[in-house]
Amino acid sequence: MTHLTQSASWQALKAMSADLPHMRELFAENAQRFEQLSLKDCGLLLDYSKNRLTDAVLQELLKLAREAGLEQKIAAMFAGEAINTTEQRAVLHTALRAPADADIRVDGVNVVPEVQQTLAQMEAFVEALYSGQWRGYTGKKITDLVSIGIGGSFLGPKIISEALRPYWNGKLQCHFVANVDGTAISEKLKKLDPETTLFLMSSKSFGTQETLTNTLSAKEWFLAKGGSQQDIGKHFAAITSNVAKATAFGIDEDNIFPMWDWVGGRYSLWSAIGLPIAALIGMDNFKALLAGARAMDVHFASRPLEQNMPVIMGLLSVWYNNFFNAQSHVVLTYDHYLRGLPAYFQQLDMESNGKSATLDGNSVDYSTGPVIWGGEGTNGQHAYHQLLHQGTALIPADFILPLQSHNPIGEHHAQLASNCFGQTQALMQGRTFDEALAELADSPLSEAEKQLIAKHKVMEGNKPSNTLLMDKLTPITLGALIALYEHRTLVQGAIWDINSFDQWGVELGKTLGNEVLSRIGAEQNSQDLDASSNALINLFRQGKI
Ligand SMILES: O=P(O)(O)OC[C@H]1O[C@H](O)[C@H](O)[C@@H](O)[C@@H]1O
Repeated sequence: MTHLTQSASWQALKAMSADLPHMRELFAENAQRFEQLSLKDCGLLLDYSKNRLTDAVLQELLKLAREAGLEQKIAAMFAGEAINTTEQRAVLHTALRAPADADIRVDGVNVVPEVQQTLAQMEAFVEALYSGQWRGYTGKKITDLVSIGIGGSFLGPKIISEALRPYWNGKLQCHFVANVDGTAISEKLKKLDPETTLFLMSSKSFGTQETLTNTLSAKEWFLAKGGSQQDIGKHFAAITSNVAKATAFGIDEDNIFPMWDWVGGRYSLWSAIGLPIAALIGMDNFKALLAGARAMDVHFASRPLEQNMPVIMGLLSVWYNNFFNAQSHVVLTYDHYLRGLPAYFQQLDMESNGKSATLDGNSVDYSTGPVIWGGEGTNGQHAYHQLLHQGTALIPADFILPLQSHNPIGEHHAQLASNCFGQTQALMQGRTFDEALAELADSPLSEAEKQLIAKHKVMEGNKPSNTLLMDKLTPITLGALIALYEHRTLVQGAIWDINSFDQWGVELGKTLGNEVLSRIGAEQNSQDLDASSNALINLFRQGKI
């Protein structure tokens, strides 16, 4: 057994989980439950009252966190210690949004001046594009950016810029290409003019196959459409920590924005990887996004654990995951602009906490990161919410809703909000057999039929949810929201004693993919792998089944 599962607080939580009142009762006996179990800061309100939580459980979860050294781990991250132990790296996305006069050291060097310098470089670049000081090879202004990147070098810029669509200033169009499927880039290029298009190659490592291949194809397209080798500098820029590889690829050194090994890909939207966001919403709004995240950093670093939003959300996730066998967690955004967030949180959380070795290399004997999924409300209510209400799996939910809409037409927003609140209520209270039967009182069914239908209408309820509110979706509130989930991820990882900042599983996929590629292009059929892999490779070589 690991230290974690042997600990007194783990055992106490296990016992408590088997003997908890229904949430209906918890609400009935305490009119102050919302006031007591909600937090407000950084432009966000977290209502966590609709959880299977009593004061005793909360105290025990906090004890578990303290025993796991959560407070020290939070401090270690902010201080730039190498908490990514398997790669010996600091984890400092927080430095990307730190105040300009902060002093955050990695190997004795303050990294903040370099961060600020890069922000200035981004600002100058965006301004040059806007003003037309930067022009394409025929002298025309750049109208379209194509961001080429994958994973963290794609999801953050794409989803966050979509979320901030009301703030687009219309000065540039931005397109995103991630997948190596040739269709992705071909479909984009069809609509673009090489004279007015600039490609932003986003790759921390400058070694990701998909991004390299797509950039190469973009370059070939540019050259085939009239651009020349000397014009590449006007149409290609890169964001990478590997300057040598980028220049070898043909990108001008002046057009390279730096990245650092202390920023993980899935935490990188705050760096120059966020250039597409900055280009769409302008630098002032990009800085507001950073400021929102910084506010959440301050909250996370300074609030006591019991008043700390990422801590509370992280502990609740541990509670359901480890003591109620909740294998997934659903994120439901009641805002059309936020519809991409579940996919963003999916990478953030699943790549971070999809681990099964403890920091000292032992196997965990408890479950770690849940499957993160979700979508846009109310759409999901007419689809998968059925399983949330009456399925056999327990799936804790986060509901996210801005109180004011960017498009306040008619009764739309009131209807959206009432659906959101109605869902959390239904999940919590459910419907008893007697209530279901009473609803059928006026129906023409026989008594036996009513009894049968009522059994199918029973909903156990007691399904947990958090509700996150903000006044309005702005760069500031969005920055705080994203940082909240980043820190929640660290909290879970700290309790589970895993490294939330490496991704060896993904790395293996990359290596094996390259090996298969060499077999596909080899002279001979593949023979020395397992029978299935050989057969699939050879069928592909043949081009037909
Ligand atoms: O930015 P790059 O080096 O091209 O990496 C892109 C992506 O590659 C991998 O799949 C990693 O697991 C991701 O975290 C990363 O964001």
